Amino acid sequence: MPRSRLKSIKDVHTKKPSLKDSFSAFRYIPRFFREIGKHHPKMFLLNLLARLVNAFSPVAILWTGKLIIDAIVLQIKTPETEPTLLWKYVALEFFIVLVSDLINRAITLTDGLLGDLYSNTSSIKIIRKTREIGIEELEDPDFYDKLERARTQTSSRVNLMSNVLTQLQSLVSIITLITGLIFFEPWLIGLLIISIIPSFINEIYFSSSSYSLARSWTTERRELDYLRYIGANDKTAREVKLFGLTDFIAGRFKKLSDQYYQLNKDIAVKRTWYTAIFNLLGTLTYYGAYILIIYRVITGILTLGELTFLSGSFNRLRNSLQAFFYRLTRIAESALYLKDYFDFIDLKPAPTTNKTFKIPTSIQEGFCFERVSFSYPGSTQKVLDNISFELRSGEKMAFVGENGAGKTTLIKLLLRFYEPTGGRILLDGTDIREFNREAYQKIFGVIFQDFFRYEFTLRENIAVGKIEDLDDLDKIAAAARLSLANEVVKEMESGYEQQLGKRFKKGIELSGGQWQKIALARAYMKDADVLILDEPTSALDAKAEYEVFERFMELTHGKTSIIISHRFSTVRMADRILVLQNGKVLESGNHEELMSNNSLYAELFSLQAAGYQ
Ligand SMILES: Nc1ncnc2c1ncn2[C@@H]1O[C@H](COP(=O)(O)OP(=O)(O)OP(=O)(O)O)[C@@H](O)[C@H]1O
Repeated sequence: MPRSRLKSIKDVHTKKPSLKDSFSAFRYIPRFFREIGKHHPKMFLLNLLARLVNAFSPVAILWTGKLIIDAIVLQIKTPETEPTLLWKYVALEFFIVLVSDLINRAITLTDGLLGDLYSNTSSIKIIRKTREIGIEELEDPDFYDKLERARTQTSSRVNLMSNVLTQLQSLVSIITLITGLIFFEPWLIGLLIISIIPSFINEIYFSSSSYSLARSWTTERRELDYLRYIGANDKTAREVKLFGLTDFIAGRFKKLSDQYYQLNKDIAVKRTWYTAIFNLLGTLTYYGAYILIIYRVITGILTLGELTFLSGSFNRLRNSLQAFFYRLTRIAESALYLKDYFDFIDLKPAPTTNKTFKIPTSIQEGFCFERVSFSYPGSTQKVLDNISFELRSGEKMAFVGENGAGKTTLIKLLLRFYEPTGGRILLDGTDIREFNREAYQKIFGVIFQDFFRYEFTLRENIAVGKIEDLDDLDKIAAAARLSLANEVVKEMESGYEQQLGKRFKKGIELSGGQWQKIALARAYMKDADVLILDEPTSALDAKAEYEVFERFMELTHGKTSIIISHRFSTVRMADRILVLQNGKVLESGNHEELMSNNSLYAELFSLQAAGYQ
C-alpha cells in the first residue's frame, strides 16, 4: 500500500498555507481554463469576446461624458449655434450604455451556464476518481478531508472562473483608464498608487488569515456537519429522541461552532477596522486629486469636460484597482481549493505488482492463505495473526468467531481491499497480487453485513449487483426469487419500480429483513465463481432464513462459497468451518468434527442451542 503517498498528503494537510502557497496555486489556473475551454469552447469564446468589448465601456462612457459637458459649455457660450453635436454625443452615450448593458447580460448568462457545466463535469470526475482510489485511502481521515474539500468546493471553483475572467476584463479597463490619465495629468497616477497600496497589503494579509483558519478547521467543520446531520435527520431521529441526545449533540455543536465563530469574528472585526481606515486614506487622496483638478480648471488649464473625465477616471480607477486587488486575493484563495481538486484528480491508484497474469476461467484448486497477518493502516493491533488455511474449489466454508475476531477482515483481504502485512494469498498457486485487481474482484459475488441501502427503485437496488443488466428484468426477477426479495416486490404498489427509502417522493422504507433480502439478490445477479455472504440472514426471521439457505445450497452446488454467520443452524450446513479467535485460527473442520473437539465451537453451539430450548 502506498503509505508514502498517504504521508505526503498528510504533510500537505497539517501545514498551514502561506501567502507563497496561495500565489503558487495560481499555476493551476491555466489548466482550469483549459478544461473549461475544452469542454465548452464556443460559449467560453463568446464570454471572452463579450468581456473584451465591455472592458472599453468605462473609458468610452467617461469620454462621451466629457464631450457632452464641453458641448454644453460651448452651447452656453454661443447660444446662436445649433446644438446638433451635443445631441449626437448624448445619443452616442445612450447607445454605449445600452450595448454595454446587453453585453453584461450575455456575460452573466454565459458565466452561469459555464459554471453549471463545469461543476457538473468536475463532480462526475470526482465520482469516477473515488472509484479508482483504494479503500485504505478512503478510510484515512486526512485523505477524507481532501476528498471532502474537492467535493464541497464546487461553488468556489465556479466563482473562481468568473473572478478570473472579470479580473482580465478589469485589467483591460484599468489600462485604458490609466492611459487617459497619463495623457492629461500623469501626476495623478502617483496619487493613485498612494491611495491603493495600503488597501492591497491589508487585503492580502486578512484574506490569507481567513483562508488559513478555514483550511485548518477542515476536520472540525466536518465534525460540525456530522453533528448537524445526526442531530436533524430521519435516520437518527428515533434514537436521538429516545435517548434524549438533543442537548448533548446541540451542546457539542455549540461548543465547537462558538470557537470557530469567535476566531472568525476576530479576523472579520479587525479586517473591517483596517479596511475602513485604509479606505478613508483612499478617499482623502481622491479629494486631494479632485481639488487639484478643480484648481487647474479655474486657472484655465483644463476644460470642465476634462474635469469630469479626470475626476471620474480617477475615482473609477481607485475603485477598480481596489476591486482588482480584492479579487486577486479571492482568486488566490480559490486557487488553493483548485489545487485540492487537481491533487485529488491526479492521484494515481496504488500500483499492482504485475497485471499480466490471467485470471483462471474456472477455479481449479482454490485459494490458499499462507501465514497471513494483517494490521489496519495506522494501527499496530494485529487483527489477523499468521493465518493459514485452504478454501478448495467448490467448497462451502463458514467463518465463525466472536465479535472482532477478524472474520470480515479476512474477506476484505481475499477481495484485495487491503493487502496482507505478512504472508500471502494464492489462487490456484498464483499470488492474488499478480492479477489485475478489477478483473480479480469480478470473480466474487459479495454481500457485506453493512451493505448499502440505495435510495433508488427496488429494481435498481437489485441490479447494482451487476449494473450492466439493469434492464434485464427476467434476470433481476430470478435473483429476487432466490433471495426471497420477490415477496417484498409483491407487497409494493409499484412492484420493481417502487422507490425505496424516505428521501424522495413516493419512497417507502423497508424493514431490516426486507432490505436484507434485496441486498442478497444483488449477490445472485452475478454468475460469480465465488459467493461470499457476510451475515446475510441476521435480520431474517427463522422461516425466511431456512428458505434462503435452502436456495443458497441449491444454487451454489459445486461452487466455492464463504458464509459468515453467528447462527449455528446456518453454519452447520457448511462443508468446513473455520473458527477464529483473536485473529488466529483456533480450529477447523465440519460440524461433527468440531463438536467432538469440545472446544470454542462446541461451547458456542451449545450456548445457542440452550437459548433455543
Ligand atoms: N477499517 C478498520 N480500521 C481499523 N480497524 C478495523 C477496521 N475494521 C475493523 N477493524 C478492527 O479489526 C478487528 C476485526 O474486525 P472484523 O470486522 O474483521 O471482525 P469480525 O470478526 O467480522 O466481527 P463481527 O462479528 O463483529 O462482524 C476489530 O478489532 C476491529 O476493531
